[in-house]
Amino acid sequence: MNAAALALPTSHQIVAIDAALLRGRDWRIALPGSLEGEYRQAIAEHRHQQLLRTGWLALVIFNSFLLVDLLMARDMFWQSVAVRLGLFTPFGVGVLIWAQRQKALLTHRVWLDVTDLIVLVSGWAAAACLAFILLNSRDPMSIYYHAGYMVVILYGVLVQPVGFLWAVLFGLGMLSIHLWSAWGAHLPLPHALQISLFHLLLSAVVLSLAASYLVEKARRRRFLLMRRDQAMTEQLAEVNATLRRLSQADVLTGVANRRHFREHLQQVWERAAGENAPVSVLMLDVDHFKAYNDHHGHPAGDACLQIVAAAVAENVRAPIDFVARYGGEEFVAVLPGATHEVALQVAERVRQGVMDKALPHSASPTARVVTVSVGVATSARPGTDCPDADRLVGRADRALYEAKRGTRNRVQAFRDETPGTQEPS
Ligand SMILES: Nc1nc2c(ncn2[C@@H]2O[C@H](COP(=O)(O)OP(=O)(O)OP(=O)(O)O)[C@@H](O)[C@H]2O)c(=O)[nH]1
Repeated sequence: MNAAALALPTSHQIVAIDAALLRGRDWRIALPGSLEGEYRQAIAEHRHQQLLRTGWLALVIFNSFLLVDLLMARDMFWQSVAVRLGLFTPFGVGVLIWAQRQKALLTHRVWLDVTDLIVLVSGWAAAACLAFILLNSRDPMSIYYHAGYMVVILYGVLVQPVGFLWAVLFGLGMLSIHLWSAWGAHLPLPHALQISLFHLLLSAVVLSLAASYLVEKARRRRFLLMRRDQAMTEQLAEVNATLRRLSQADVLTGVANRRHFREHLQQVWERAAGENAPVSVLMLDVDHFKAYNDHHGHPAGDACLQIVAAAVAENVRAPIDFVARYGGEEFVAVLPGATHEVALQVAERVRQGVMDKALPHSASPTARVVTVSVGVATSARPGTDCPDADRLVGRADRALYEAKRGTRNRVQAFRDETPGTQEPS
């Protein structure tokens, strides 16, 4: 067995993932190389689902603040109704319905950032509605209502799984909107309240960003571990397939080995018996091969066997027919569905194909080149005219024996009445 073919290939992917897992201990968030794109693609569907699920909830909560508007900015209540129900809600509903219908687009790798952009713009728009109320209200309670931005910060940074850098942008935008509405408010905020509110919102942004960062790091790590498992499984499947191929192949000639031939023939036989279809077997033997070895040397003998195997494989119907090395200088071919006449034609083609290779055989008493003798046996109705696959191989073998007894370099069909070739009962 070829040891090199058995060696585990070093998977670039696993190496890259291991490096990324190690690197995951530093503060950087982006994954190296193509892993970043793969990660974003992998979570695209989750992000899309999350946008829809929490988007509707956020819209309901946003409008529930009409109650707070009534309590803390009573003079702006009807404007609030207009802004919340007449402006933002149709916008939000439109965006959510569009996102629902555009799943394929929003989960396509080129458009992945659009989901983040939707969250960003919607969050800023919601905050702008509050800013409008706070800028214009003369209600003394409204100065405390600036803390309302907290809810939007929680939604945009924590509830939505937007990328960390988008979350940073979102948080900075929220602080800017707050500062704008605090400085421009009709009712000026007391200095102490201004500082306290800013401190409160800044702390909320920083802490929720820290949580967002940790969650995203953990999500990325989980993705890497999952990809690693996948890559390992794929690699294992590849190695298994290679092992299977190697265990089925003849090392010298590359055609199937005898064990694989047995398994394959049994399958073909059972299928043919079920379908009442014919099966033929060819048995081939290189003529005067001992003399060839003795004259040309064993390495030349090996090369000769490789050429003969190739000639056989070239002259049967790939991939329907099956060629195997039966042992030594003997080969066998299984021809599913081939009638006796077809099998004889194929056998003749194979015999001629070996001769056409024109391998000089100066030690042969029967030809100047390497030749083969071929025995052919067919079961027209497997299970009826021949009890089992082994018996069919035995018949092909006896036909080969008969070919060898003659002039060699010929095709011989199995004949039960041939003297000395009767089957054991
Ligand atoms: N080079 C080489 N020779 C092999 C291999 N396997 C079997 N042989 C040789 O094949 C020869 C088969 O010789 P025999 O069975 O006497 O048959 P033959 O000389 O071909 O004579 P006929 O079959 O009667 O034409 C033996 O000398 C084996 O050593 C192999 O893998 N490589």
